[in-house]
Amino acid sequence: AGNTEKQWSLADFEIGRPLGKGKFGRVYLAREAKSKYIVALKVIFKEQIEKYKIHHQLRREMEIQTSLRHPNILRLFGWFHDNERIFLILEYAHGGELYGVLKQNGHLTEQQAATYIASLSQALAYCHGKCVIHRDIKPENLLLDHEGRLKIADFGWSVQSSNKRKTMCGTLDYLAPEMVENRDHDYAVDNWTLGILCYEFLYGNPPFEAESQKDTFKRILKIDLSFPLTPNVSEEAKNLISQLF
Ligand SMILES: Clc1cnc2c(Nc3ccc(N4CCOCC4)cc3)nc(-c3cccnc3)cn12
Repeated sequence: AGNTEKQWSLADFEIGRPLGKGKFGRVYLAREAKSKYIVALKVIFKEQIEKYKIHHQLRREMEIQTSLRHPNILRLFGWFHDNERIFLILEYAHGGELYGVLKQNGHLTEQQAATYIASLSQALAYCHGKCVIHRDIKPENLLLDHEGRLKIADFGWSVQSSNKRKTMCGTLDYLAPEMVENRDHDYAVDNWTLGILCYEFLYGNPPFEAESQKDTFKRILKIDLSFPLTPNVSEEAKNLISQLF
C-alpha cells in the first residue's frame, strides 16, 4: 500500500511575497495552484544545512511538527526538495507575528495576555502529553491566525524580519537556568518560558533582560525578578509569574 502522501513539487505552487527571512532561508506566501489554498512556504538551502550541520535537528523538528495536531500549533502539511533547497509547506498565519502586536502597543492588556498564555499552556500541555518538550517559544515564533488565535510556529529556527530585536538571534532571555547551565532539562523549562512570556506580554520586555549576555545569565540563575510600578499589573498576574519561576 504505497505512500498515500502526495509528492509535492515547486510546480504545484504560485509563489507570493516574502514574509520574512531567516539564517537558513526565507518564508514566502504561496498558493497551491489547483486548490488555490494559501500556505506559507519555508525555503531552507541545503548548503546551509551542510554548513551548520543541522540535518538531525531539521529532520527531528519536521517529524515532530508533522505529528503535532493542535489549534495553537502551526501545521506542517508536508515538504519537498530540489537540488539545492528543502521546502516546508506550512499553514499560513494571516494575522502575522504576535511580536508585532506586542511592539505596536508596548505591552498587552491582561485580557489579551491571559488569552495568549492560556492558548500557549494548552499547546504546551498537548506537546508534553506527546513527550515533546522545549519548543523554542519566544514572541518571534508566535504567529496569529485570521481570528487572532495564537499559533506556535517554531522549527527551532526563528525568522528574522526587519522589525525584530537585533539581539534576537541567540537571545538567552527565554532560557531556564537548567538550559543556561546546559544541564538536562524536562518539561519544567517550558513552564519557565511561560513565565517569561507572561511578564513580557504585560510589561513589554522579558524580566531578565540585561546589557550583556553574561548579565542576562546571572539574572536568570539568580531569578532576579522585579516588577516595575508601571504599567499597573494585578497582584494575581504577578503571583502567577512568580509561581512559574
Ligand atoms: Cl511560517 C508562517 C506562516 N505564516 C506566516 C506569516 N504570516 C504573516 C501574515 C501577515 C503579515 N502581515 C504583515 C503586516 O501587515 C499585515 C499582514 C505578516 C506575516 N509570517 C511569517 C513571518 C513573519 C515575519 C518574519 N518571518 C516570517 C511566517 N509565517
